[in-house]
Formats: sequence, structure tokens, C-alpha cells
Amino acid sequence: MDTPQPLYSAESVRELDRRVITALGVPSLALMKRAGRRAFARLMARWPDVRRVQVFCGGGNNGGDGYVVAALAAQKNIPVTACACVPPEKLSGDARSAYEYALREGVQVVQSLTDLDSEDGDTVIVDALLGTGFSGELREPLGHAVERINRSVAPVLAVDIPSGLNADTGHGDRAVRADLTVTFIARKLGLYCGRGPALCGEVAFEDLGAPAEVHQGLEPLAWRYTGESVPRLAERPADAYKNQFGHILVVGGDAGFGGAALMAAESAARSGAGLISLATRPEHLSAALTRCPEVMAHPVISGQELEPLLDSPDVIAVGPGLGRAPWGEQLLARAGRAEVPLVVDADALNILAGGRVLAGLRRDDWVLTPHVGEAARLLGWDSAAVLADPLAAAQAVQEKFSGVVILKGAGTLIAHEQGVDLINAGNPGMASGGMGDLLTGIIAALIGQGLSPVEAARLAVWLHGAAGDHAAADGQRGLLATDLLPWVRRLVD
Ligand SMILES: NC(=O)C1=CN([C@@H]2O[C@H](COP(=O)(O)OP(=O)(O)OC[C@H]3O[C@@H](n4cnc5c(N)ncnc54)[C@H](O)[C@@H]3O)[C@@H](O)[C@H]2O)[C@@H](O)CC1
Ligand SMILES: [K+]
Repeated sequence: MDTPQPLYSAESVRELDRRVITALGVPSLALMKRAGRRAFARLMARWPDVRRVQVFCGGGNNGGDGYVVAALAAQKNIPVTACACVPPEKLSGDARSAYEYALREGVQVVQSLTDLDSEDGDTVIVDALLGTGFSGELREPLGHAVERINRSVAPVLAVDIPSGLNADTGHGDRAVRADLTVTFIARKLGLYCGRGPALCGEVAFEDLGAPAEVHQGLEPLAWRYTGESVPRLAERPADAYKNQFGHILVVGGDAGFGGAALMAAESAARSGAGLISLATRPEHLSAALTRCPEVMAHPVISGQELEPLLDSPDVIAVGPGLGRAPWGEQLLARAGRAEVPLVVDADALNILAGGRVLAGLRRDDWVLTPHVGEAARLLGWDSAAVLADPLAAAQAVQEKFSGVVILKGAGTLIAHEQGVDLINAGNPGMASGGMGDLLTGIIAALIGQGLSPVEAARLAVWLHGAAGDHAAADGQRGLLATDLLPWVRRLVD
């Protein structure tokens, strides 16, 4: 099993840059040339038939990297133009040296977007406008350069980070959309959360020879788990019996939302839970038994009827299709006080956000699974604030409610007592109803099989996304939540 990858802030990466320069005993310009060489090698590997290169350079060291790439293209006799989006006379230090290097190699430098020839399909654009030094809102003339890049038909390689994307938060309303991002020294959190996954394209990591010890004592913002580093379930013993694998109770399914609770129950079943009960509206019973007779479905018309069902399960998942009416409130009020681990999703989160039910409750043994809108309601923020800094939002929900908080997105964040984890899995086809219900069922089943809430969250988020990726082989549009179930079953072992 691999170890998770540390994800750093821009400030920590600057510190790492300094440490690498000291540790390797090389001048900073040598490191910049190394970065440029690695970026150019990645460009040639991805687009071996490139006929023309156009580099957009800013005024800092990211621009310097860009001038190095331009110089290397010229050395290979590939026609190359560098657009100096910040006037060269304003360059200093390594960026100026890199600019002069590009001139010596015969790179054509233009100073205005209007002087650039238009790009075609044989051109590769290199975005070296802004790197980790970017902060705040994008200022002109770089904004126009970003728009020009995004209008182009040519593929785009972003140097270190797509320009305009915030390396700390993944915020980027006005940022370059790249096909390939070559990032140096250390992974920046912003590449993997918020808008990062949508803007970066493929991410290629180049450590530039940084020795492992430079990371010592530097706290990452988050840890990135992949299929190789998520925890896995232990193999079942030959003499296994069902009581060893958890009894899950799913609570939900008010009138009109019966499918949500049923999907959560079925996904718990397909994730290996030993026994599954479902507490739902009486009118959903026959449908539930027809669809999945393995589930023990119980009719509940009030919180009182739920009470006796709360004694036997090992884990309770509450929320899918719960609704926000008094029926759902009563059920959540009871389930939320049960003495077993809880998975809290969907309308259970919305009721919780309302503050009248389970007011002030904090539990170490619950997993809350909000999407952006639900996180905003739990915090009393607006959604834009959550999108602007998802890490801060996930941490704030965790601080308020304790336990494990899964903030769902293209980069899903898992905030817990010890820190924050991030997982990139899944695809846009999964933006459809029912997907969250499946995740809830998976988490509950994994806790039932012995994983801690945080381990269950890590494995479940990856499993859910990976199942979605497999299922999307038949097309992302029209992907149904239940299409994932056979894949959940195949991948859970
Ligand atoms: N320091 C090092 O050792 C290395 C640095 N490298 C490169 O250097 C980059 C960091 O360089 P810098 O720290 O010079 O920073 P950048 O080049 O990323 O950005 C600094 C420039 O951006 C401008 N800027 C900042 N915010 C802006 C905004 N909102 N709108 C418009 N312009 C804005 C600043 O005025 C400044 O000119 C990395 O991303 C990487 O590409 C690489 O060469 C590898 C080695
Ligand atoms: K860039």
C-alpha cells in the first residue's frame, strides 16, 4: 500500500523551493532551468507532432520557466513565439536571466496579444503567466491573456499551475483551462480541489530532484489518497458468519423519496454488510421487498415506531429521502441519539442545519456527508463562500459538529480530528440523483465491517468514484446511481 501524497500551500512550496536550493547546492536559476526542461520534455511526450509553440509569460518566476521552455523549443528548431504579457524591462532576477536566455536562443518575443499569430491545431500553448505567486483577483493585462488562451483551439500546457487558479484553495473563476499541468517540487492543494480538477487536465508531477528530507517538519494542508493508498477491508475468514459484518439500519424515504433510502440500503448490501434493515414509510415496503428482498424493511409512521428498531443495528445511516417534514425530524431526533456510529446525509443534514433538532450535538462517531449546498447551510455561509475555500469549509463543519466530515466534489475533502484528506475519483456523469445515497450506504457498510469512521470514509469515497468511472465506460450522460452497484461489489474486495 502506498502512502498518501502531501498537498501543500503556496507558502509551504516557497519554503520547499528554498530548502531544495540549499539541499542540492544549486543556484535558483539552475532549478528554474530544470523546471523548464521537465516541462518541455512533458510537452514533447504528450504532443510529439507539435509544429509551433506559443508561450505566454508573466512577470515572475513562472514567466521565467516559460522563457526557458521557449528557449528549449527554439534549440529543437520548433518555431516558437513568447508573448511577454509583462514588459521584459520589468523582469528581474532569474526571470530576467531566463528571458535573456530565450533571446540568445532566437526566440521571437512579442509584447502584445495582438502581435501574436493565431494558433491552430498544430500549435501547443504554454501558460506561464502566473504560478504560486498569484493571489487575489486576476489583474489586467493578464486577464485578457487568460481569455485568449481559453478561446484558442490549441492544446494548453500549464506550467506549475493553471494561471488564475489559487494554489491554496482551488478557487479560480477566471483561470486557464489546461490539458496538461506540469507541477514542480511539491503538489499544491489547489490543483486537486475546488476548480482545480476541472482546470488542470492531466497533472504531471516533477520533484526536480528534491530530496525527501526537505519535507521534514512542514505540515501539509491535506493528504491525498488514491486507489493505492486507501485502506482496504481484511479478507474474510473461511468460517465467517453474517453477524461479523455489521447490521446496518437505513432511516429515510418520506413520501415521494422512497428510492433514496432503498438505494442506500441496497448499496450497503452490495458493499458487504452482513444484515440490512430499512425504516421507511409503509407505502414503500412492497417496492423495497420486490427490489431487494435481502433488506429487512420496517414501516414507520412516527419516531416512536423507530425506537425499538434502534437497539439492534451496529451502524445507522440516516437521511436519504428523509424529507424535512415533522416525520423526518422525529426520526432524526431519535436516530441521532442512538449509541452506535451514524452516517448523516441529505435531508438529515438540512434538518441539522435548521438547528431545532439535535441542537448543539457533537459526536466523534458520526460521519456527515454534505455537498456544497448542505455544507453552506450547516455553516450559515453562502455556497459561493464554500466554493471559494472548500478546505476551510470542511474544517469549519468538522469543528462545529466533530466526527468525520466528507465535503463532496471533484476533489472530495474528508475533515477529521487528525487533519484533512482529499480524494479525486469519479466523473461528471455522477452529477445525478441517487449518487449520494449510494455513498451513504457504502460508508455504513464499511464501518459495519470493522473500519473506523475515517477509514470507512476514505475507502468509500474512492470506491464510489472508482465504481462511477467503471460504470461510465458506457457513457457519462445517462449514468444511473444503480449502475454503480455491480462495480461497488467488484471493487470492495
Ligand atoms: N523559486 C524556485 O525555486 C522555483 C520557482 N519556480 C517557478 O516560480 C513560480 C513562482 O514564482 P514567483 O514567486 O515569482 O511568482 P509567480 O511567477 O507565480 O507570480 C508572481 C507575479 O505575479 C504577479 N501577480 C500576483 N498576483 C497577481 C494578480 N492577482 N493579477 C495579476 N498579476 C499578479 C506579481 O505581480 C508577480 O509579477 C512557481 O510557480 C514556479 O513556476 C520554478 O522555476 C521552480 C523553482
Ligand atoms: K502557469
